[in-house]
Amino acid sequence: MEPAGAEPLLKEFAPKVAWDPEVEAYLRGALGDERFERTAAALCRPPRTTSFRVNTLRASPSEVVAAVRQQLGPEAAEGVVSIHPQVPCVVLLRGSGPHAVDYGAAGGREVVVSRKAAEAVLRGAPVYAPGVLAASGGVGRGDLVALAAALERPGTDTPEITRGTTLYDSARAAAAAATAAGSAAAGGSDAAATVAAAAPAGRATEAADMVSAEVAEAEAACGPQAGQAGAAAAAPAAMEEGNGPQEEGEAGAAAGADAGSRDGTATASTSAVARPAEAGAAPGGAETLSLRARRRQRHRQHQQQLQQGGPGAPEQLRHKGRQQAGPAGPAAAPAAAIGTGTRAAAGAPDSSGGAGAQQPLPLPPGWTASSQGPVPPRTGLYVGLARAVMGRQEMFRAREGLALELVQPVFAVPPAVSGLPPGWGMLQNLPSVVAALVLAAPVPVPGRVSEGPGGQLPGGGLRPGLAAGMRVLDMCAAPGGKTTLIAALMGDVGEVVAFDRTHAKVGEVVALAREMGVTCVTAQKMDAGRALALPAAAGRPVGGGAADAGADADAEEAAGPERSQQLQQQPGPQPVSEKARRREERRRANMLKRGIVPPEPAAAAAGQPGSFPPESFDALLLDAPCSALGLRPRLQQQAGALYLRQCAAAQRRLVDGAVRLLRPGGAMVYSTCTINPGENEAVVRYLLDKYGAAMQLVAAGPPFLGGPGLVGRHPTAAEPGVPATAAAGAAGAAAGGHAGTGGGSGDGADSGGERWLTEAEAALVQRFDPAAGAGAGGGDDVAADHIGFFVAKFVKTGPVPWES
Ligand SMILES: C[S@@+](CC[C@H](N)C(=O)[O-])C[C@H]1O[C@@H](n2cnc3c(N)ncnc32)[C@H](O)[C@@H]1O
Repeated sequence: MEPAGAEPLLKEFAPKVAWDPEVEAYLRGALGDERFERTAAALCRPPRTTSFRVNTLRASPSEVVAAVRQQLGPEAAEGVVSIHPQVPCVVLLRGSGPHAVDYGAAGGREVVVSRKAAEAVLRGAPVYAPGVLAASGGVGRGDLVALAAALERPGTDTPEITRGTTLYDSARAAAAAATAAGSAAAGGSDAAATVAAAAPAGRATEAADMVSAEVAEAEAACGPQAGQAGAAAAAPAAMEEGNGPQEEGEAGAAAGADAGSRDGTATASTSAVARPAEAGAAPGGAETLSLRARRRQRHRQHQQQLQQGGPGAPEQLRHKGRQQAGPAGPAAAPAAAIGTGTRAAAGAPDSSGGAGAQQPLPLPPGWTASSQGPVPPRTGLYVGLARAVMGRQEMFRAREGLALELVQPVFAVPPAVSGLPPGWGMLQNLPSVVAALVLAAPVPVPGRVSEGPGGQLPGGGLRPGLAAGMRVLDMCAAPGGKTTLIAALMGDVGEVVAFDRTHAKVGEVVALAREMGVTCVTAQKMDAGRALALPAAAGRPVGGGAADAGADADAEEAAGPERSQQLQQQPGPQPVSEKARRREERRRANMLKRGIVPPEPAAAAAGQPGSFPPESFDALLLDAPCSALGLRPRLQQQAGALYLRQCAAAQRRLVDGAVRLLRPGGAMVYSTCTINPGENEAVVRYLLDKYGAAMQLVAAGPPFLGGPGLVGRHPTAAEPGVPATAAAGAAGAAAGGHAGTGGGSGDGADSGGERWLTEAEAALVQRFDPAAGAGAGGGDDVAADHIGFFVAKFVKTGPVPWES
């Protein structure tokens, strides 16, 4: 029966993600308030365009388009699949959103998933068992549930939700209310009828299924009274997976609720508790009970106390992290019977069976009638409507497997391209593809000056950034998306040396290279900051120990005291014991077995084993580890000011090595997936200020798909990479400081502060703005809906001295 006034409970997706206050003030100062707001809103959403980079060694873009069309069917593919007009090796798959979702269809049942799982859901993924944190007590296979992210308090994961937490089950509560309403519902009150209609068929049976043998044992020991039979059976079911006292409060609510559903519809559960009742209460029985059973018993005693209005009863319900439902007693009875929401405590039910239970039951404040029953007020961050593939208990017991599949997504992402033959390409965000293409774009021959985008000079003077036969370094390569694209752009001829810092990550590069069928990639475990081998006479490696005092300080700041000690102890050649030699041999053999090229022992003479002498590479990509503040969607921004400083310091250290590893005439691309100017424009400024005599900024394109960089300086930040204080940031914003549009000095003059680019320099780099095509509040150009990204390109015009 459709209750009167029921309508879909549509909810818009409009999360308010909290930032670290210092970081927010800094970014507001950098971008200006309006751009910051748009950027922050865009970062909560996934890009609506998915890009598939075609591996042109194996397939052509039109073959990929044809295969995807065939997979989708001509109608579904219409307007969804296309080749990127400026980046022909990319096939675009368009999605849509955000769409309003009818959470009312879930009838109050919900599942809370981890933040990461919620972000994956927004990108169209289903939820696997490990991502489930909490679920309503009665969720069974096939049920529709509202999916929420564990993020109800901005800035922190909701502390009271841990894996296995039982959420309040409004279906049960409604059922209880229906029973409590009893004759009142029959009396014709609309509200009472709404509540009474809400008891979903089959819930009680499901509850009975959840009553375990242990529960029966507990019942036997404590001998439930007739009126509590249902409650006694249901409470443990709700607590089964619970974790501590706070669940007891909820269990109480569920218990009261289930009593109703049982009375109304079930026989199985009644018989489940009948046996113990027959057994009667054994006074000493509690001694033999399990801890869990004793908790349940205590809980039921509390319930009884409450029902009898016993002293101190309300305290029993005041559990940590819960809100009180309001005063107990007859006036609060309806709200108490129905409950006040997922994370609200149960109020004291009016158990007198008297006045309260006889009154018609209005919906409590904030509740909504839906076609499936009353729904509690929702405060969570909801990310879609899903169908449970597993029952509640299985979700928590299973270590793997599909737990929930999306029924109504907030964002419709294009279907997976999983049906394509292996090696035809990979999902890779467009700015990443652009970064590798930019490296390949022609660069001016050293000695000549580039003039504006394109770097074209009258009469030519250009040479390719990448070409077959070159030796190229990808300094931070895993999982290898750009490495394999670079290899393909070189026609798989030459050598692409790919560093990453763990064996596991190097393994990812090896695996991807295999899948893509490229053979010119040499993946190597290496701390890229220590990859530069110096002649023994030069002492410490430049890239690793940093070239000067400033960089040393940066490295120490980035790495902490332990690493700084290591830096000072950089060894020259060390005597090697027989045992160490054998261990090294085994390690190398193992690496070779896994397809990883071990560093050459001979090169270990100065610096890190496997390190390279200066000027070893014809081209170089530094896709730096960064704060990743451009990745989307992000439902929480955890980065703090110190972390941003550390990222920038580590990047400067990597730059110090990179400029030396590149040979004169070679091209270098520096890229990040962050919107933080401290890691983008400020790092470019650092490189130009320090190595400007040998490194020239050139146009980062074609293709040119991003916007210009930020000009001038941060209005308030005091030193490179250091965010402004909240107060200073607010002052800067109030003063209208918007360096991104020229609010700073724009001359790069050194009067302190975090300095960025000049107008001319800013025009050469590409800054991908996540708000550029994000819809709702930003632009609405689906094709321009990207992650935040930054690309700068340099050409080496002369040698960089060892000590500079
Ligand atoms: C932005 S990701 C690289 C993504 C990669 N370029 C791609 O397109 O697939 C940065 C990588 O740098 C690696 N990394 C971080 N610090 C490093 C270091 N000191 N040396 C080498 N790799 C490092 C991380 O492990 C991570 O895989």
